[in-house]
Amino acid sequence: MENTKQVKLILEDGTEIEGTSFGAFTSVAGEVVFSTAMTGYPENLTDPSFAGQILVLTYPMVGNYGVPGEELYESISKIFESDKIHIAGLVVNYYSEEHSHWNAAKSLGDWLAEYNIPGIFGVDTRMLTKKLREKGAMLGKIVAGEDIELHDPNQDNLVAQVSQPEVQHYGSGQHKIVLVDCGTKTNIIRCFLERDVELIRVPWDYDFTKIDYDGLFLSNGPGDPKMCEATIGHLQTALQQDKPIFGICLGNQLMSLAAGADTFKLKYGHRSHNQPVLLTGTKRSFITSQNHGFAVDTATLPAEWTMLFENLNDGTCEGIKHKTKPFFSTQFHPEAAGGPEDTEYLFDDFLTAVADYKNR
Ligand SMILES: NC(=O)CC[C@H](N)C(=O)O
Repeated sequence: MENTKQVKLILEDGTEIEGTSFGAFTSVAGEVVFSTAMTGYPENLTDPSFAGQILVLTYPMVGNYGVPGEELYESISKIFESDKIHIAGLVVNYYSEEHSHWNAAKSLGDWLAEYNIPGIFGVDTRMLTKKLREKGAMLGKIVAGEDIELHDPNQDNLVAQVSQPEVQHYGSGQHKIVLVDCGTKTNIIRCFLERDVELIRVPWDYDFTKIDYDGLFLSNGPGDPKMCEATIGHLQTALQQDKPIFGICLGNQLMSLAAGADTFKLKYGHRSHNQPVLLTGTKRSFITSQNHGFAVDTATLPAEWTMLFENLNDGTCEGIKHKTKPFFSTQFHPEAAGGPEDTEYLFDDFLTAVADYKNR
């Protein structure tokens, strides 16, 4: 083995776990969260919603299928969920240095090193996850040689760090959709471009109310939704109008905050590809892809709003909708990547609402 340097994972409760370094040999601090997804590390690691987080993967063997090479679709990545790795650090049980996949171009360790992201393996991730479930998500650090201070990323405006600063245009379909980029996953863009859409991607704090759009989309993104005051302000103006609005994950939280509801931090979040949700008022459930640490407090939803989906594990709000206007959002990820695609139909529902609005 080329790199057998020892590193430590240290949690804010004093837990110290020794492991072996892979990826970059560097120290990093962040919020330690776990995902029980069994596949999809190329997608997860490039999801901007993980910014500031040290990710623990509970699947016991990681790296065995390597990392694909980059390919472009329009001007965005065809494979990854953004143009870089966003996690702060990676924690796994067994890191497979050998990889084999028809599409692999490099190893997970080399890919992490390329972006200067540290990994630690040889960690009892089952014990660690039980601890995070009992005590809740904790701050932590991977210490490689030099010790560093703990740091709470939820105090930072992470959205401002990951949102692209330029307005960008994609596609030439008939529905003009503004995508508010709070750290959007590229599969959201791909899902729109597979449909009849002209997409205008704007930065998180851009005054999109000045654009003559047909529909408004609010992306996923990292950190505490209450940090996005500028987006919430612009959204409040959009909510006064009747043009369709759709939001995903952070977008659901921003829609709720703009509507006057409150959000709170979950004990340890929902991060996996098998989260069951119920379509409220029906017996229809879906298995969904999720990655969030905050949630909407259903009890605070104003009277004109209702819960659209409910998490069947813990009863928390998985989406909201306006009772009379075409505004809805989900806490889970209908675009998947990774995870099940069963709720991708919500993009069609949104574009149907857009077409109906234009034909009214
Ligand atoms: N994937 C997301 O958009 C996450 C939203 C928010 N940052 C949370 O953790 O709850």
